Amino acid sequence: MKICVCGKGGSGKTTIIKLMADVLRDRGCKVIVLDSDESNPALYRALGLSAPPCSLMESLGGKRAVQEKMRAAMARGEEEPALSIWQQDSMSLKDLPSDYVAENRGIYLIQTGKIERSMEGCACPMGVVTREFLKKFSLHTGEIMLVDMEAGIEHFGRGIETGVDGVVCVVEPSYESVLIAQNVMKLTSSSGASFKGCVLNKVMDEDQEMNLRSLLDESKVPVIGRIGYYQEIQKASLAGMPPTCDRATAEMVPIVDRIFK
Ligand SMILES: Nc1ncnc2c1ncn2[C@@H]1O[C@H](COP(=O)(O)OP(=O)(O)OP(=O)(O)O)[C@@H](O)[C@H]1O
Repeated sequence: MKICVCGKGGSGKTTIIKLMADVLRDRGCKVIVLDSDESNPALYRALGLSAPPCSLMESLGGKRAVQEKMRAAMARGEEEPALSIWQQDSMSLKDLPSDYVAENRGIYLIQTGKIERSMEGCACPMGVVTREFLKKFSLHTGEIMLVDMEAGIEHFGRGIETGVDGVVCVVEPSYESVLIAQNVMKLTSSSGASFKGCVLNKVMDEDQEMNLRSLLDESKVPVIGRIGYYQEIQKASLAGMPPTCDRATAEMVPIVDRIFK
């Protein structure tokens, strides 16, 4: 199953992916994380890995080469500038050169690419590469893919969700985060993917959880679990270390059960 994790900037997508990956790996799954957030530089650290030496974008000759292919496709009148970037109809983890994958104890990381220079242009090529990669990437038995999305909802405009089976939205205790969750649910159903529900994150106490749940309930946005606010996670983040917290991992177990049932 391929699941993408989205939500407001800073809501905790990276943290939730790390906690989810640990629970799945401990159940014997091979967890493949696709980092499609072009502006987040630290997912690999959160996973306790080194960054892979090459990104998918680099494997295609860089952003400019992909942009040129997209322009050529549009000039040919193709409505959807899908890139025939990878020759094979499908590919899997074992087909990727080792330079494109970082691994540690059953958790694998692949990166679409990052914004590296000022004025290098919009992030559309990254979105197209992510979408096409997800469509072509086949999972073998026991493999699960988690996709870390860029903040907000712009990726829906690039159709990235058409390549995944389900969408999870992380919601922190803020009204803006609730509004984004409402939009994510709406946009997911129009993409054909299944909306798995929201994970409440950084919840301080029961009152806050109830308020958040009732706001989401009003717009019929399902909640599949909650993770508390933990100092250990904050401290690890400041130190550039993986967010490890036993209580948060325990809270993630029933959430994983609901997503992957
Ligand atoms: N449950 C939690 N308890 C305490 N702090 C948390 C929790 N979840 C996330 N944080 C902190 O909130 C900040 C943002 O978290 P994170 O990087 O996971 O968010 P994100 O949604 O991936 O961000 P971005 O939008 O930049 O990709 C980090 O400092 C992280 O340590």
